[in-house]
Amino acid sequence: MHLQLESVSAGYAGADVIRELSFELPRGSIGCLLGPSGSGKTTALRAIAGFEPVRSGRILGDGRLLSAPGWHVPPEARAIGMVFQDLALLPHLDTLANVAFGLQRWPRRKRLARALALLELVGLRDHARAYPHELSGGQQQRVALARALAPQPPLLLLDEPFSSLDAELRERLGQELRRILQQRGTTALLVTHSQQEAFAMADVIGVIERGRLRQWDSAYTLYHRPADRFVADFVGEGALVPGERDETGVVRMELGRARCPTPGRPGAVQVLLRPGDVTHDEKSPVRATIVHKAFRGAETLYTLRLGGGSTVLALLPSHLDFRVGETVGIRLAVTEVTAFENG
Ligand SMILES: Nc1ncnc2c1ncn2[C@@H]1O[C@H](COP(=O)(O)OP(=O)(O)OP(=O)(O)O)[C@@H](O)[C@H]1O
Repeated sequence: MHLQLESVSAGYAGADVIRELSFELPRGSIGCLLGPSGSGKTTALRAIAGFEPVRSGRILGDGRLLSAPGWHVPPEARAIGMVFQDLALLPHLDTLANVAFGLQRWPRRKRLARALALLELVGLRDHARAYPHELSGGQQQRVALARALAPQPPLLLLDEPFSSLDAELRERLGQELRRILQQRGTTALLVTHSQQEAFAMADVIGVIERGRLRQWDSAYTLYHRPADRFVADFVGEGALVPGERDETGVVRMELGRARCPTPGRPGAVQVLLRPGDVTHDEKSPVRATIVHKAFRGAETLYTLRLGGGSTVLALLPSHLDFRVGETVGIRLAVTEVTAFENG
């Protein structure tokens, strides 16, 4: 389904919880809403699913009007599949029957074969006869996912679908789900707190803050070219350092010069440097003192203080193993940076 939101506002009794939300998700693509707790992500999904009316704007699926003020297609008539955190499994049905539940109109043999195939996919074929109360939280989430996928909905909405899973299973299931969705050309919109999950799953990510969409872009663009300081801060680690932009778009910093691809006025700026933008180089004239280190396995994240007082982060191979207090040579590893105007 090609999903379109046009300036949608929705909320509960008092104030709007989502405000003028606009984005478009082409058929077969996977989108993700990322934002702090309470920013309105679940409310956005509920409005798309048809559980909340919209107060202004329009929601369209394949060009068909689903929601507008005074217009509301009921949830069951929207052909949208859902995996919601609070959408409980049917307690009196076993796992297999739960997954087959949405396939009532299918012939019995086909229905069971499909439910079993989906249980296989989520790694629960051995639990086909177990009841929901006999499953762990993570297993229940996997059953809910299989149940939502079974009828092959043209649009699938997923609210924190992997929150009860451990990191390894989360990654495996995420990759598997992405493959299935792409194979079938299913459009999906996912809500998550986890940036890693968003990066791994989504073609396009929307960052929401207090009900407003700050940016709707690819993971790369969000991370390296955030539209504002909120997105820069929310998506990934980094540091802002002072710089001076000239009229040609070149920015000078204590660490060196780089080009700023987005247009902006000349003058004092704050430059965003991600941990991968700074590298170790003993030949570099720029020296910095290590004030903190965090071992991450293959890499170590160093916090370094420059002579001028600003602080940067650098993600370096962990075998280098510098000591806190040590002074090392560093340089920019990139030729282009994102800068924000002061103020
Ligand atoms: N049924 C409801 N009635 C009244 N207010 C609600 C209701 N559901 C949510 N809210 C309020 O709307 C705001 C947004 O909630 P929502 O669940 O959409 O945020 P979220 O971004 O999904 O948060 P989280 O990541 O914590 O799940 C919150 O301030 C919440 O208190």
